[in-house]
Amino acid sequence: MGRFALDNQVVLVAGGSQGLGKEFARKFHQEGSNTITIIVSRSRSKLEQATREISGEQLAQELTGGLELARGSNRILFSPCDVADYVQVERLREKLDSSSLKPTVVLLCAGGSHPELFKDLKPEELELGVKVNYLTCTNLAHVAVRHWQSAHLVFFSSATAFFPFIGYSQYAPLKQSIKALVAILRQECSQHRISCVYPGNFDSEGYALENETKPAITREIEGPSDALSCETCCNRIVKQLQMGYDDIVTDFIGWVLMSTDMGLNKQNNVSIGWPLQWILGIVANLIIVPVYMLICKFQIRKWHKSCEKKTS
Ligand SMILES: NC(=O)C1=CN([C@@H]2O[C@H](COP(=O)(O)OP(=O)(O)OC[C@H]3O[C@@H](n4cnc5c(N)ncnc54)[C@H](OP(=O)(O)O)[C@@H]3O)[C@@H](O)[C@H]2O)C=CC1
Ligand SMILES: CCCCCCCCCCCCCCCC(=O)[C@@H](N)CO
Repeated sequence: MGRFALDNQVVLVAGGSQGLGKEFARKFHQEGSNTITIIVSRSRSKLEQATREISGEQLAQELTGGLELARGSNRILFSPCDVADYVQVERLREKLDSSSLKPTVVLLCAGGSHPELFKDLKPEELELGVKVNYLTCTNLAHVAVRHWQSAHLVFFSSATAFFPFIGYSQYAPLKQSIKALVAILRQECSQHRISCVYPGNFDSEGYALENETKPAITREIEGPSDALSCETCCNRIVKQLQMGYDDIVTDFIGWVLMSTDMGLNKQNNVSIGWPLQWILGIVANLIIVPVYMLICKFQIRKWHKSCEKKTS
């Protein structure tokens, strides 16, 4: 299972065309050695652009079947693939196979939210929430555990998996599902290292987009999670992975939220200061959480009232 390293890896980044996924690709490509990075997402143009930006080369190299790659230096390749479609993931796996590439690290970073009240969401947006946030994970994880023995899987959930709240109905339930999937895979697939990141806000393309529809109350509740830069967020995650942690948060409020949700999740996985989290969690669940939830309820009630006033 070994230590997390940027060197001598074959890294597959789902959702690597922008935001945090792209930041990870950059990190592996620029700081690793003898590492091959493959970024994957739906949009060819975004992938080409990201590959050119990271490699500094004029031409972006696509992963094709039967590719011959000389090892020794770092390479970055792209491959368009809708990871929510199993057939496309299988095709990606075949291309990797026929180029003799077996991923050693798989970053399941595809995802995104469209915050809005449940009643205002369109049916397509509901469906996209499930596909982009959950199906991408099950599909890629399934192919990985079947074909890439001992690959390190890194899932990207969200702090909303510990505390789902108003505005995130299209998103938080799927991020909670990732957490459940991770717990089960840790029991079933013991030859794989399985990490799960629960980020707070960070400033990506996706974050800018979600802020366009985010209700004021959602913004208010998530206030304690100031948006980090992608770079800071990525560095914090890499550091924790290197220290051997497998349940990872990116800010203090994320750490507090995780503490309220330790229970049956703590088996062989570890997080920073987990004994302290455990004790804090007990105290918080007894005293702080009920008070906070009461405050939260009033906050939400006030917001509903102010909306009613606006429409009448
Ligand atoms: N930003 C934030 O504040 C937070 C984000 N997160 C999570 O962290 C992860 C990264 O977030 P962030 O960098 O903001 O995301 P972005 O929205 O900026 O980027 C998402 C990436 O996923 C790709 N993607 C989306 N759907 C698919 C698909 N079906 N198949 C393949 N690729 C896909 C996109 O590319 P393309 O469009 O080309 O497919 C893009 O590269 C996500 O899982 C997100 O939910 C968690 C907590 C906070
Ligand atoms: C003990 C009780 C304390 C309670 C404090 C509550 C504070 C809540 C902060 C929640 C932060 C959630 C960030 C979500 C980011 C995300 O996933 C989106 N940006 C989607 O991309």
